[in-house]
Amino acid sequence: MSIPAGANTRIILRLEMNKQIASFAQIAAVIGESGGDIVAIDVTRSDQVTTVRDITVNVYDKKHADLIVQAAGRLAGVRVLQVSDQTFLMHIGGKIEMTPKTPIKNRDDLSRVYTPGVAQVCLAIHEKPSRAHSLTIKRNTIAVVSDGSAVLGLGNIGPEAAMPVMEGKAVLFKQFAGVDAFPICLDTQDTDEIVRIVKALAPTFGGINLEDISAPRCFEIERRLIEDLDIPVFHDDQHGTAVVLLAGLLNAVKLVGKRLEDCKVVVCGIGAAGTACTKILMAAGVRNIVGVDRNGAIASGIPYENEAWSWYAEHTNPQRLTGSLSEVIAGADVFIGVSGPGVLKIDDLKKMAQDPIVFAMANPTPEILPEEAEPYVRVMATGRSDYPNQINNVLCFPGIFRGILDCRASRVTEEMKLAAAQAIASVVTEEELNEHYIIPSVFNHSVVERVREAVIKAAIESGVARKSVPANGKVIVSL
Ligand SMILES: NC(=O)c1ccc[n+]([C@@H]2O[C@H](COP(=O)([O-])OP(=O)(O)OC[C@H]3O[C@@H](n4cnc5c(N)ncnc54)[C@H](O)[C@@H]3O)[C@@H](O)[C@H]2O)c1
Ligand SMILES: O=C(O)C[C@H](O)C(=O)O
Ligand SMILES: [Mg+2]
Repeated sequence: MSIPAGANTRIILRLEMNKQIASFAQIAAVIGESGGDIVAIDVTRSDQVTTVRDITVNVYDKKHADLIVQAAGRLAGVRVLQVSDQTFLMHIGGKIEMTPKTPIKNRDDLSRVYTPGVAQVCLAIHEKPSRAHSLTIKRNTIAVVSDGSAVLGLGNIGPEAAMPVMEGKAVLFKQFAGVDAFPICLDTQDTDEIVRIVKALAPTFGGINLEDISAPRCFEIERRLIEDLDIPVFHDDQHGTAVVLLAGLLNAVKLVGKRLEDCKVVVCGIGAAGTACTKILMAAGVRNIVGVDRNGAIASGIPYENEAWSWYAEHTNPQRLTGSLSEVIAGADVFIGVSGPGVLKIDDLKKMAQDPIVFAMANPTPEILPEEAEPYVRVMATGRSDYPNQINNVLCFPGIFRGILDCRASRVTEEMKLAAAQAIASVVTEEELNEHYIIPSVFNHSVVERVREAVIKAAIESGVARKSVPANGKVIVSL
């Protein structure tokens, strides 16, 4: 039996032991000799002949776990019934649930929450539909919508398999920003159908967060929804990623003493994230950006079927570099990876300019692992929670939607995104800034607060805010 893949350090072995043949002492010895650390033991069933025990063991990684499972399974009188890890256990039955705000204790409550009282509220909204923003969950609820076509860097794994990521985003929205989010995974990858479905769902929600929809379909889906809906639509893999990338890069260039305008930036993976990262970098003043995808550098003069790449070729790569990543990375100050695992090699790092900045942001496995890259780079970041410098859109989406919902913004403007990036970067002070701390942790409460405030201010300045915003009990803006 093999354990499910995952970056976990704790597994639970369910072992059935024939008491006449095997003893727990033998099992403990075998696990110990294999380097496992037993941290808990539970007896789940016992009769005259057999005992079933759940043994919780700390292990280094999946390979180590497999070794321990095999060693235990080889013991005479021992059967491995099941191997689970903590990550899987956290997912049993999903990660979120719906809880009523008002308990219904008697008939009177029932008649207000439900028929007949509720009818008055329905009619009030019918009379003035904008009342839905105050009288329904629309006020604080967004939809996290995916079609499962570009789930992390795992690719097109479909809607059911995408759900754990979408549920995870919903957990983060709630925990970090108090935003209620519904994960919605659609069993279609047809652009027209996705647009039609999301439009039909929109009355329930105060905003739409598109997630893990592959390029180039994601561009058209987002554009059409923005045009047709009066609530904000935000493709997280494009704009959330771009915002956090810019925040990290602003601090990284400050640290190494370079100016964004002078940097050569290589972006690898010109899909949803790569295109948006490029656009925000251009808006921030970067002039020399070279995009690389599976067939090498994207350059003008090469015909592309993908319209987004034709645009890209015309607006980037001023020197019209062609060739592979290994070729065009020569002299680059910054590498941004939003492609897939293991794309960047140590030899590539050696060709970069002095003080290389490497943001290997593919999830869950980056373009190069920090332990390999670190000797050759000045600043290293990944999208993961288990290394320093986590450049992940989780630093953006909770705060940006908190701000959007609080000022009831009709859409998300470029100014709001740039303001969010600067707000995130500003959380790291000059004194704190160092190679391992260019970007704040998502657990730093200032992140959501600052992003929210910056987004509301920018929304008001852009003319898209539709509501006065109370801050610390005071109304800071009256519209
Ligand atoms: N850290 C973050 O916050 C963050 C946010 C969004 C996306 N990502 C990661 O970025 C990656 C791409 O996500 P996306 O939403 O843009 O997906 P996407 O499917 O829209 O785009 C991926 C692009 O990468 C290209 N690509 C794949 N393998 C490549 C390789 N070996 N060499 C060059 N190009 C390659 C594909 O051809 C495609 O154009 C994923 O790994 C995802 O997890 C990270
Ligand atoms: O889900 C994440 O961790 C970030 C991002 O949205 C991704 O698709 O990789
Ligand atoms: Mg994503």
